[in-house]
Amino acid sequence: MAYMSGFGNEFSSEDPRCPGSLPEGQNNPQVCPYGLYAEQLSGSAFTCPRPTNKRSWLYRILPSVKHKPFIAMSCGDVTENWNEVEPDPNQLRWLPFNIPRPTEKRVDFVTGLHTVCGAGDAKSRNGIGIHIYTCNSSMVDRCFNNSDGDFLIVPQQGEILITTEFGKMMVEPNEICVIQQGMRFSVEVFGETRGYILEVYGAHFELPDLGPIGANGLANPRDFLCPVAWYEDRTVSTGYTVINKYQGKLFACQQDFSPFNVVAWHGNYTPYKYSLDNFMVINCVAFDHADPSIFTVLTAKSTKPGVAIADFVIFPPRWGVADHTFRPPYYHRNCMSEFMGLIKGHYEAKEEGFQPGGASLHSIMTPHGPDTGCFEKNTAAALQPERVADGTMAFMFESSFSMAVTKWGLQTCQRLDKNYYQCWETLRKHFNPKW
Ligand SMILES: O=C(O)Cc1cc(O)ccc1O
Ligand SMILES: [Fe+2]
Repeated sequence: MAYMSGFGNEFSSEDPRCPGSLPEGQNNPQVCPYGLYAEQLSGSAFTCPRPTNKRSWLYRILPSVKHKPFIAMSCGDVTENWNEVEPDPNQLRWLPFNIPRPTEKRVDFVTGLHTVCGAGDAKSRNGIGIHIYTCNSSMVDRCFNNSDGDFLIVPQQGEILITTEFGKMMVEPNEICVIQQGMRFSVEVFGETRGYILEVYGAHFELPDLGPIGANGLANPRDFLCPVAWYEDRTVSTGYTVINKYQGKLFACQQDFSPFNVVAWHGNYTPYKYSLDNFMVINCVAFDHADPSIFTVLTAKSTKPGVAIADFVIFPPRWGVADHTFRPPYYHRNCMSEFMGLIKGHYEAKEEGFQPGGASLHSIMTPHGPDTGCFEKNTAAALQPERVADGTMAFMFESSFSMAVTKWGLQTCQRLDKNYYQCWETLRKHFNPKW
């Protein structure tokens, strides 16, 4: 599969079957090459300053506007109703979310979306949603687009082949992809498939500023990959369904052609993917535990300086070398919400109980930190240089929003670990007044 590299570049791409399909020197020729329609996809207000101005021009066989009216459809477990259940400030942990067996029922990426928690409002363009997808079947003659915000997709089990208006991307566990607001896509799967989605309304993901780190490091721009133009000229007489998430609800419309009919495109508003293996880890080489913001891959900034709507943070394999230091995460109460997931392996603060495909939520000011086993082991450990988190990948969606958990998250999914609090119950006093 071919990709172009770079983060937010001004890309241009033509399907090689139609050389010269991208108009030269202008966006709107009176007649486009090959008789294509020109269509702009705006990802920012027309008037945004240049650094945040995002749009792409798509040259397509038929424009997106040719479709029957949108009709409300079942939302399944997708919601933007943050008042379904009473607030719950407890530490929450979920066992791995169940994936439907294909022998029981066929579930595709859209039917398999479940909202776990979130806050804010798609209408006022400020907020977040966290979803789990569990599915076993490919989307057939249907695509999805999110009018509410951007999806950062974290596959945990099973690669997903995403066809977009910009081309195709294969995304495996330990890679992530971002499908930005309004981009149509369809997901093919190859077995039982699970992953996490961070949705943000009203901001796009960007690379964090590096400050004193300098010009290089963390996620480097050239490791982001974006698809190349690919089209199909396919009439679907039985009907092609475009599903639109709009103001938190799902709507479907019919058209009689594939929306993946973009022969050429150019612009800086594209889907993209990134392999977490490429993250250049920075860590403490003297003493003390640096805050996890050093592991930020992408951030969706709020309008308050330094405060994110949501950060995507990873805990990658690295060396632990800090002297006279308790090396694992510290005990913590935070003015931000911390939702964590595990792609593979173990998380250093919780060797057991937090499993791949599961999750945890430590809400605003909810105390959390290493379990008893982790504390006891690491206060006694000889502080040799050691590999930390080899073969593992945990991540965190950290948000300034105070998130509500949905009815699905607290009840329907039936994966809540009621005993989570017990991992700290065995912490004992070590206080010695005669020290
Ligand atoms: O709660 C967690 O496990 C995430 C986390 C990790 C870390 O190294 C420091 C602070 C923090 O919140
Ligand atoms: Fe934390």
